[in-house]
Amino acid sequence: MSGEAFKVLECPELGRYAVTTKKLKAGEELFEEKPFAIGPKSDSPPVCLECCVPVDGSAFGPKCPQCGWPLCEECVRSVVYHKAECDLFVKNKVKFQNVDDSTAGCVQLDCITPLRVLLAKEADPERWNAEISRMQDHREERRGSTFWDADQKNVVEFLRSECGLKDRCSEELIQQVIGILEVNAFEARTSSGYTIRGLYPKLAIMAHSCVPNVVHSIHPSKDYRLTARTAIDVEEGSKLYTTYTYTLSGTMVRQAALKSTKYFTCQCKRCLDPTELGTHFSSLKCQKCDNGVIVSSKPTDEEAEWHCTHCEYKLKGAAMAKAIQVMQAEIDELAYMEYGPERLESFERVFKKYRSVLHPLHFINTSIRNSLIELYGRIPGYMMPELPDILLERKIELCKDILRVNDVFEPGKSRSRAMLLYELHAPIVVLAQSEYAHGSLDGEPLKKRLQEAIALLEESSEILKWEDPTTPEGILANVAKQSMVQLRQSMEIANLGK
Ligand SMILES: C[S@@+](CC[C@H](N)C(=O)[O-])C[C@H]1O[C@@H](n2cnc3c(N)ncnc32)[C@H](O)[C@@H]1O
Repeated sequence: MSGEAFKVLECPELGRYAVTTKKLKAGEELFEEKPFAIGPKSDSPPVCLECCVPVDGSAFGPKCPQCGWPLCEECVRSVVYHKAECDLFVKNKVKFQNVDDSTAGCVQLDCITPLRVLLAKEADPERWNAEISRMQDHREERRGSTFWDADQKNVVEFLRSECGLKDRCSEELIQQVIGILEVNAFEARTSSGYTIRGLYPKLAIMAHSCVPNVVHSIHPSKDYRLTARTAIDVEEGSKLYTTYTYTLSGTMVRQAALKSTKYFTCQCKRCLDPTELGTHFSSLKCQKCDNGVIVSSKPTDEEAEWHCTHCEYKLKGAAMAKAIQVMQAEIDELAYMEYGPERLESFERVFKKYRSVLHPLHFINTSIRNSLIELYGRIPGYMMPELPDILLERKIELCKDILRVNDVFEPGKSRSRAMLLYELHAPIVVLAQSEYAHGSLDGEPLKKRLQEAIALLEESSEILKWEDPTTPEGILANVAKQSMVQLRQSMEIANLGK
């Protein structure tokens, strides 16, 4: 398979991968594709099998009138994604077992997405043969693991015996499909923001890098079609990289995720560099000397020693992992707090607490910053118009600090950059308005500030215009555009030009 802008090559280290056939500009469309199948992620709590909204999985929860599996009231009227499995469940009288705890993972749903892939294989054997059957499934690494055994019981045996697929699907085929999904599926979000997984065979050919040069958007309103684009300018003959992990996590965390679910050790330039490309995203401040930072001696090896760049201080890999785990657990706790002032103040407190321990751009600090910018301007007592100048400056600083690392790890036209630019424009405008009202900002400096905000909105909406208009990001694209028009009008009224 090849597209115009790239061709597919193969090597022992990466398997298949994509290389550009010409020089590409940032934002160029690489391809569009429809998913082979979409469905709930594994270990999903009870969700509607059509729109994937979480539902009550107890006897009182909404059910499909045909098969009795979870289906929300909205979706009862018409189903598309749930249709094929519904027919199978009805034919074989496969009942959903009600659950008491609707927040916990519901193993019965683990069979849904593999089943959809198996049924899509039967419905479209040509696409299966051309695009899916060759996908890496790492069956040999998975075989015999606890996950393999659980899948064998909850999915393979369930589909073959209860759902009557014994003559249609071998055990090996079902395990292949489970592996294909684990290694290749991408997270997608429904219009209402719930995460699901989708199998996109072209996107899945791209190798992984912790600094990707490809971005993609998934369109729930267009049957979850996906569009892939270059994030930055790419030279002819370059590998195209997407990312399989969360880029704003540290090397230790990314490596562990890649090893456990994708079965490889990432050797990208970021993973090999103890400073993570100069950001010190995983570094701690040395407590034994004034100037040193503690970095790993070999970031791709979780057991490798960490050392101070300035003094003799050393720390075992396991001790560093433990320290990070403790701090991370404290942050994770805060995420359960109600969305309000106490939550904001707690994040600020923890941020201060670890100031002397973590490097300023450490990923834990970055994740706290992300939580804080979400709160400043959006909760009672901290709404945008009531923020004092000092807190407006705080939000500006937080956004700029996240942008510093985001631009290194997700360079170019990334969705995360667009969202951050949008977040940044608001405190800049409100601070300018406040200073104007106090008489400390006027004329050319005021114009410059407003032009800065307009430029942020312009870039943000240019990137977000690729998003589905029904998603939060797509909606924000329009909001950013409207804010830009309003700002320009205000500048004209105030005789500040455009
Ligand atoms: C989504 S698939 C990519 C396509 C795959 N190479 C193929 O031939 O079907 C993910 C798998 O590709 C390989 N892979 C992708 N990126 C890699 C990288 N940066 N380093 C090593 N292996 C990689 C790993 O085996 C991984 O489990």
